[in-house]
Amino acid sequence: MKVAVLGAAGGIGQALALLLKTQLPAGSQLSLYDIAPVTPGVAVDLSHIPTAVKIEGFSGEDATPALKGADVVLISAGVARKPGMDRSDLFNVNAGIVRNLIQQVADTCPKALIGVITNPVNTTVAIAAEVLKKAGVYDKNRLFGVTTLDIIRSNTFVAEMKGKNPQALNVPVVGGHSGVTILPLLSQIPGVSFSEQEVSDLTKRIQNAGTEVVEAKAGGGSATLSMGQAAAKFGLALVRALQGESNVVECAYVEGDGEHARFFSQPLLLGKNGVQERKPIGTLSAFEQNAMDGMLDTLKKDIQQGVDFVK
Ligand SMILES: NC(=O)C1=CN([C@@H]2O[C@H](COP(=O)(O)OP(=O)(O)OC[C@H]3O[C@@H](n4cnc5c(N)ncnc54)[C@H](O)[C@@H]3O)[C@@H](O)[C@H]2O)C=CC1
Ligand SMILES: O=C([O-])CC(=O)C(=O)O
Repeated sequence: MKVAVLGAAGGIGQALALLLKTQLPAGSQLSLYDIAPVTPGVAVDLSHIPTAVKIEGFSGEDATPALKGADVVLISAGVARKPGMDRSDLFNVNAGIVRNLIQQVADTCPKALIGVITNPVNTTVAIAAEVLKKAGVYDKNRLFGVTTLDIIRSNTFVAEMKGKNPQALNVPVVGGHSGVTILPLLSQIPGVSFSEQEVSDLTKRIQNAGTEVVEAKAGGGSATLSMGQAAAKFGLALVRALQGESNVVECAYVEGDGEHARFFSQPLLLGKNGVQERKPIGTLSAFEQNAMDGMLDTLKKDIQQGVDFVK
């Protein structure tokens, strides 16, 4: 298995690379790419960790050497938020970065499973899909927006509130990855129940958790370490599925049947070709249905912005 990380010298990229170096199966290859000149050095640094994962690093304008033969590509290249910004404020810079990198993926490793971390995810995934389509290599089962951070945050916050073991929880989070489009399905956690006030408070905290970190870092960026953990969890799940493990299920933002929006995050059964099955999101509570109805216009606009950008 070869995993490529694009944006590997950044806050997320370095944390992700560290976790992959220590957790990828023996015999894997890890390839780091970033425009930052330090990237080959990051790879040398990580290469001293004694695991059977071969690592190489590339910098400059050309991602091709890192992408050659990649089975999984994780993209965290781009700028992060500062206080007062929305994720959509990142569009102007990050849209072009994602378009350019996805074009290189289309040229070099069109069959790879692609995880897009770069914000605004609701829009950058649509950009990626349109670029791949133009190149004639789009497969909707192989392109994912990485929303895992919303799930691990939900697990953490629910565990804190209810005195549970966070490792034993797996809260489904559906929709998109910003503000009201993030919808945790708190009614679907076995053995845990909430008051109406708790559901409202917890939902808001999960939707606002990115901003909680942005404000706490006070101009120093957004979530990097928790996102590194989330991206590693998702990337390793893709690798396990590619290697034939069964019952690998993760939520991610993918193109589906369009029931709610063209792209929508939902639980997915992963397999050797990416999405094997889109799992139903189940019965929503009245609160969740209301939140769903309230988010879809925003989500659809975010998606359209990405489609228009590539046109
Ligand atoms: N999906 C999610 O849940 C989350 C997404 N993010 C997003 O991830 C992105 C990265 O965040 P951080 O790592 O904190 O930012 P960072 O600024 O620490 O790192 C970004 C890296 O991208 C590199 N880069 C910029 N343009 C590039 C290009 N054209 N090709 C290759 N590399 C390029 C930079 O040199 C830098 O090393 C941001 O857009 C952020 O909003 C952040 C947290 C959660
Ligand atoms: O909030 C941000 O800008 C970064 C992000 O997506 C998150 O932490 O969920």
